[in-house]
Amino acid sequence: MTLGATFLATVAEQISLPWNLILALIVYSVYRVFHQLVFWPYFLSPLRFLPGPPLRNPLLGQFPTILEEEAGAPQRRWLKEYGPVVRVVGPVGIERLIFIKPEALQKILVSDWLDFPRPDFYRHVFGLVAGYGLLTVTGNEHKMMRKAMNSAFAIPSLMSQMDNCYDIIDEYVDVLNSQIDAEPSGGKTHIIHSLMTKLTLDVLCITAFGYRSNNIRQPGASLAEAYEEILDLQSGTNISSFYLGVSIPGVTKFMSSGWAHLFTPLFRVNAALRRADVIAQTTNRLRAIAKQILDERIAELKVAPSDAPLKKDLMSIIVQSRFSEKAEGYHSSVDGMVQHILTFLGAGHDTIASSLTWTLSLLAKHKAAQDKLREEVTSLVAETPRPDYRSLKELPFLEAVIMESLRLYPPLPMTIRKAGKDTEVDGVFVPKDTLIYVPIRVLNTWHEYWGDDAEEFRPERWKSLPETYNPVYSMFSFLVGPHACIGKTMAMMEMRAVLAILIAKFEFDLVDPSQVAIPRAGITMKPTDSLPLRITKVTK
Ligand code: HEM
Repeated sequence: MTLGATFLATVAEQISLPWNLILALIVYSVYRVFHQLVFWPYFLSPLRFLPGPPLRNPLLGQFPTILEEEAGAPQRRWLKEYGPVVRVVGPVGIERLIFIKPEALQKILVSDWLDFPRPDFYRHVFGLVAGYGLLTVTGNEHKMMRKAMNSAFAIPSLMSQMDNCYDIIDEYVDVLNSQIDAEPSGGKTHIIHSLMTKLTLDVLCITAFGYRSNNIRQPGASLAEAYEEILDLQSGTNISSFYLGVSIPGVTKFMSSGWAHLFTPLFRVNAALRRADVIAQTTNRLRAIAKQILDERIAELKVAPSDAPLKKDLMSIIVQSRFSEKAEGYHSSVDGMVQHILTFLGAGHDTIASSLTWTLSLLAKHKAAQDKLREEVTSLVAETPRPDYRSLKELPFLEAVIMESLRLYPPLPMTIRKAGKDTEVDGVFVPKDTLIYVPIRVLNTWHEYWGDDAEEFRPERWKSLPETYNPVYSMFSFLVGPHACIGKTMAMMEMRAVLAILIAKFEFDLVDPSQVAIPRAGITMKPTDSLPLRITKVTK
């Protein structure tokens, strides 16, 4: 008897199972592994005849290519090389399809959206960072929740928050001015992504929740740092272990519950578990802050007269969804309210921070565009230090710069759906559970829509769009359909205000002229070096 067989016989004896049953289990497990990694993707899958890149590596598929290159770059290459439907095999033999034609995307995201939900692992990635709310629900629950939240994102409701937004922007201007004054060189270098994360969180906390998060003045224990830590775990090379972790059933629910926090001493004994420690600690911190925000608002509600009219700001809508008898249709649990706060905190700041980071990076690189923008915003800001919604929207170059930056660097470079049943898309049979990659960044830079200079920063293109421009499918940064971004108007409004004031008051330069910011693949797209920029005061 070989050593292995002796070992199996001993195990079988110990747990009083016939050893040939154990052997059968082992053989079956080995078969399952081979089936998933080799037999299925190479010989059995009905999708195996579709065009696409070679499998590359049986264990990881094309995943290393996706991580090594710029976000969206491999998918753009594959679509160009193999045509409008591409099959890509990812980790552990899991296949995904990429569609580029408008009719295919229309079916997946708009007309048949209920048949193409967000896949579980993706919902859990969102759920861990941004709570189990609007970003993770689907079907009827989604419809009711979205309807209840919509009014908080209507223009009048957002306009009523503009002063609060400017209070924060002015605070950042003061801080930057004093930091620059303290530098003998007359300029201060900032990691722009970190600065923008703090700024957007401070704006969101006050405008959406009436809560002062004070990230710029309280370094160390800040909300911004908790987000930076957890978001860092799901980008670049960390993303593979992050996805692997969240794919284990129950892990994300456990990690985002208060319980995981109690296990942190255990997580610290092993280097492989350190990430779990970071997640448990940061999600716990985020939940505590969300709960604090909620308790403050509930206390306010209790002292308000019962016949007071319903408020339309986001936080009031969330609280009303639990307590008010006047709230229609959608009712939330207490934990549901915490999850909503986490959703809007997560989805509402990181995306805008990413977009502002890329915009300032582009303006630092393209100084002529920065000067042109300064010329446009300076006269308005000199006349009205806090320009209103309409005057900002009417600045054509500001609008063009923001759109061009969102086009080239969409904060979410892609999203994922899965086929909820056997179906057909663009003439191709799509079996139930097949993953579908929605190529946001590829569409935004697709030569057939934008022409040969599609990958260049040229804000002027927004003055006269090419005839091939498709108003829905050429610019996909906020997605389309029932799951399209609910915060689009809020985001645009905030970006216009922040950029108008910052560009009127400060000049942004690359620290090193050869600096190249490479977008890291991840849920939201960040520059690999977090982008240090030198900030000086505008003197003219
Ligand atoms: C530049 C800024 C932003 C960009 C580019 C952006 C982009 C997107 C995209 C692409 C989606 C679809 C995700 C998917 O279905 O997989 C989405 C959904 C969503 N966004 Fe945004 N977003 C931005 C800002 C905001 C803001 C400010 C908020 C709220 C405060 C927000 C809240 C949400 C929510 C709740 C959803 C889920 C909508 C649903 O499923 O009904 N986003 N966003």
